[in-house]
Amino acid sequence: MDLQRLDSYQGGAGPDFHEHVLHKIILLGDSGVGKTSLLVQFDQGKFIAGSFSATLGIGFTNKVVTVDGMRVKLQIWDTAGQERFRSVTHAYYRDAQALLLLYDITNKSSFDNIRAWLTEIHEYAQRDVVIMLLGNKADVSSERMIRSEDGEMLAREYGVPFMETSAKTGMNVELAFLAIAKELKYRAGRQADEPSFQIRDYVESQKKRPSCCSFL
Ligand SMILES: Nc1nc2c(ncn2[C@@H]2O[C@H](COP(=O)(O)OP(=O)(O)OP(=O)(O)O)[C@@H](O)[C@H]2O)c(=O)[nH]1
Repeated sequence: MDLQRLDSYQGGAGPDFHEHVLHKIILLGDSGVGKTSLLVQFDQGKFIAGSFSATLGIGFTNKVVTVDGMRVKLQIWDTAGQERFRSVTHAYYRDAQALLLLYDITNKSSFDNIRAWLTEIHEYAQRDVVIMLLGNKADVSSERMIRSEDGEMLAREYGVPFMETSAKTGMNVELAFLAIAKELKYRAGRQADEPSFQIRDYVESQKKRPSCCSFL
């Protein structure tokens, strides 16, 4: 999908609006893991099977979400997973505050390539960038190649939060973006009376698990 849109702002600035802060989030992962579909599900609440051609280059969607009663502005960049666009997308890593790194639970090589993605991230992104690992297509249980536990283990090894998502059913999609927004809001300016926020604990307490097949 060729994205260059600014059409998702919902409402204008209010007194509780973090208007000076724009949090930049980048979606990464192999071609076909569902980055565009995940973003469209989050932005528009819909999934259209097989509807997107491979993303060419990079593009963004702006979205305002409400976190703890405060509106937070997100700029979500969808990148092409194809190798030939890699050098283009590297240039965007540097000023990202968060990266959502996806694999496809039905595609083993997309999971095996996560380590290579993390190496690239460490090379090109800021040291304190928030990273979240997502195992997408959790609705396709019959073709599952990667156990949920394997995703958990890899995430634990790298100290990042993890959940399985489905851009098709919407499972955990909003949670993934809201957990990131919460963390970024917290980092941007913690209020005096605000308790500290631990994104991994938050994700563990909130995430839904697919109803079957985690024993595979
Ligand atoms: N069943 C199912 N299919 C999905 C899901 N997410 C994406 N798909 C399908 O997987 C295919 C690839 O999805 P895209 O969203 O285009 O993947 P992408 O990661 O953006 O791909 P690139 O743009 O090439 O990097 C499409 O046919 C989608 O309909 C999901 O959660 N469940």
